[in-house]
Amino acid sequence: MNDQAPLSREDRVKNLKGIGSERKRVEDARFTQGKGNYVDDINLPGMLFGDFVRSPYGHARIKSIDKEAALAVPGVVAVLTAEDLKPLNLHYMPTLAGDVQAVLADEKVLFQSQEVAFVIAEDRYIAADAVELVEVDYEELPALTDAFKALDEDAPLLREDIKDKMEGAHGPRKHHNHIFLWEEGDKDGTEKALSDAEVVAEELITYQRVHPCPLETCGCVASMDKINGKLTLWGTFQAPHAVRTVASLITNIAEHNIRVVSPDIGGGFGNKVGVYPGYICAAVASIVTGVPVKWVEDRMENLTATAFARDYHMTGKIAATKDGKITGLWCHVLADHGAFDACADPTKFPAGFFHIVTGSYDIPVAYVGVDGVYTNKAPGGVAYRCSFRVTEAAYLIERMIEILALKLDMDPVELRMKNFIRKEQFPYQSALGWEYDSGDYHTAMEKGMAAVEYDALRKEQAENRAAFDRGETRTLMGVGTAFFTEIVGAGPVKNCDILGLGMFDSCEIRIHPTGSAIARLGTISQGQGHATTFAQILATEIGIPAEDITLEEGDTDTAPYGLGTYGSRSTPVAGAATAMAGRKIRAKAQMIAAYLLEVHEGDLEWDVDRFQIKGNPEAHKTMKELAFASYNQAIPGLEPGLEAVSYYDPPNMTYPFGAYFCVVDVDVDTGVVDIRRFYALDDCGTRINPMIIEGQVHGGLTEALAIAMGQHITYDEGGNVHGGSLMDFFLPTAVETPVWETDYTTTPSPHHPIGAKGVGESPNVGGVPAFSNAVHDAFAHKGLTHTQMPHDHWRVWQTAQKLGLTD
Ligand code: PCD
Ligand SMILES: [Cu+]
Repeated sequence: MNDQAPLSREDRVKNLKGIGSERKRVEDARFTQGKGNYVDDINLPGMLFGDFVRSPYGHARIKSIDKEAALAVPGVVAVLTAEDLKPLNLHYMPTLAGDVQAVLADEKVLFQSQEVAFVIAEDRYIAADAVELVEVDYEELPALTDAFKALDEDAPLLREDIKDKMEGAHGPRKHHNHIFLWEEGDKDGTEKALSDAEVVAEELITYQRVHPCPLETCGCVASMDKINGKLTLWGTFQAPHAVRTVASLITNIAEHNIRVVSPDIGGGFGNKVGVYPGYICAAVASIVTGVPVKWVEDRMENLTATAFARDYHMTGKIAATKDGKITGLWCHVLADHGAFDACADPTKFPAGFFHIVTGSYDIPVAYVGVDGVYTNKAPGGVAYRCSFRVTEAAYLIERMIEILALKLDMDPVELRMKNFIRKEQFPYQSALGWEYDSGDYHTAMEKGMAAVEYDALRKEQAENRAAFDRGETRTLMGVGTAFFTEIVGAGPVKNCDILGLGMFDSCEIRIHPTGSAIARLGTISQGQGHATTFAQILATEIGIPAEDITLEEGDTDTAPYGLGTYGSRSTPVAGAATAMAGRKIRAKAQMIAAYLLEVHEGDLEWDVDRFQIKGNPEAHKTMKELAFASYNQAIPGLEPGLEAVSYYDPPNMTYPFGAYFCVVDVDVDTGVVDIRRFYALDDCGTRINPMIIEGQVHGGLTEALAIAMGQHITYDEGGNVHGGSLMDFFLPTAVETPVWETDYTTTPSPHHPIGAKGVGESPNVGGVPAFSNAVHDAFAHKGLTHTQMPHDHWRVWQTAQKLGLTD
């Protein structure tokens, strides 16, 4: 039937570059040549530039704002303040967490670097100069930066705008700085397990405030076309469709008259999920002036004013029998949300998926309570490479396991193995309400232990400790383990939505007559390589080579509605939508093939890139032939074309997992931690592109290293933010990064059409506790139970000193 020499089946498979193939990233040709198209590359005729006047105080009353001197600068077009936004009712904007956030400070500033006025000028530099000339008269107020003091009786009142609102978005507020109390699990049952227990370990574990710090900062270009009534927003948006809906709701511009485009994005890591004042101000400025307005923040603005992550003070209590069977887990979190609750979580979950805190263990009873509080710090609370507070939960349970092991005088790996959910228990119902889809923890752990030669490491460590005590060495060896269970793929619409928008995702496919295709998705890549991997899913599903499939994301005028890319949801949700849309294409192609081959549909079988008659593979129609046929009267009366769309609402989340090992040598006299070895075994179900997975794991481990060993955004008592520039915020380079050893097992998700789970966030979730456990393990025999991250040289040296180990 084909004129060209037929390819072998093996070659046909290879040609597709489908699921499982190490296809090279198609995006990299443009990225490595500097040909990416980022927000700041967008330059429109007559475009103006905006820049912010920001608060130097953590907490202060604004007595007056004098714009005169700034407006007198040639090239300055306007200076916006809250007073200008009030008539438009845009001085506050809704946050993703059910709170409101000031777009421009209204009478008060609540954190250092808060947006106070927006200067619009003919170029970026004039705007920056004029910012210096806006005179704001402040009256300083006492700053609240210690979350533990937020609910004190005499704590300063931060949010005057909601001071009388005692019913918050997530239930009653018990104090003027209280946001919510969110609880899950069986409190009484857990307390009973604790009081009945033979052994209880308890600890306060803080996961410090950090920041995702993507290479490209946040920004946008707003362009109001007054003739056609269309507003276009190009921006660093991880969720372009949600931005369009929110923009329509708050500006009253009809949704079809708003186009939101996310061009290339230089890393997101959760930082680009939320809506920032800069977006609103640029849009208002363009609507008012009728010309395009660009706003792009600088590094310090990004670090001090856009969404932070973590800042969780977690108290854990874990109950067990003497021989190490865990009988209960209790935790309370004091969550520091900063000045506005702008956490990016599914709406019903004010603490995200923190209740995955029982981890990989079969714990019969558990309870969590989370109190959210306001402080004079920047708002945010985004995932930063972990789906919705999962890294916090994994850190807590993986530290508690080590602390319990110490108490029991048991090897921590043995304790884990003893309590793992067993393979035959899946699907597993956790005490805090999750249904884990699939897992095989013992196999993964055993594979990891064999790879790192765990027993030999412990033996070497015993020798090292003896040598240290004899004074023969000044370094202590630490072996850190972490076994994590992630929860990604938000999510089932029945329990996950953002501002009422169900968290499904979508894919639309159009096959061209000559057998190539375009697929459009509701997600948006920030570097993950979706154009490469989603084409691979389709290649396998519809038999068209990945090379012949264009992937398009991020333009709301063309892409079907989707909830965007964060929380490692693209593969579990949009990846599933892609496979399902592909299957619809294949079903129509099968009808056409049956007609052309004059057989019943049931007599056909799918083979790589074609339908063939069962038992007679010579009689077949390739997908390419079927595509062409579909554009004519393939079947009389059948509508022409080959197109499909799928909106996929996943029945459950996916639960990737992994076993990580870290070996360190700690110099007690300098506090320098040398990472000798890091081994990461990940199980993300069916692997679409092993090379991309490896890159994802490398990136995530590097960020885990950054968090565990150095990142920290702190505030002093005056409300001044520290760690707001790359002078003192740790961003590791290749120099600080060890060699990563990666490995895998494959336990497919039973409910995902191709069995895939997410992977992008896993290395952060597993990496942070692995590093931290390794540092703690080095000192464990000297009586160290727990110290706070980050484990920078200074803190590690202090620990050594406290333990009396330094000279
Ligand atoms: N099994 C499997 C899975 C997966 N994969 C691949 O891998 C990646 C990833 O995926 P996932 O996991 O699904 O995810 P997504 O959704 O896509 O993404 C997201 C993530 O991603 C990560 N990674 C990355 N990379 C880059 N380059 N950049 C960036 O930015 C980033 N970010 C980060 C984050 S943070 Mo969040 O937002 O925090 O929530 S979340 C996140 C893609 O491409 C895919 O396809 C494969 O292959 N296989
Ligand atoms: Cu998170």
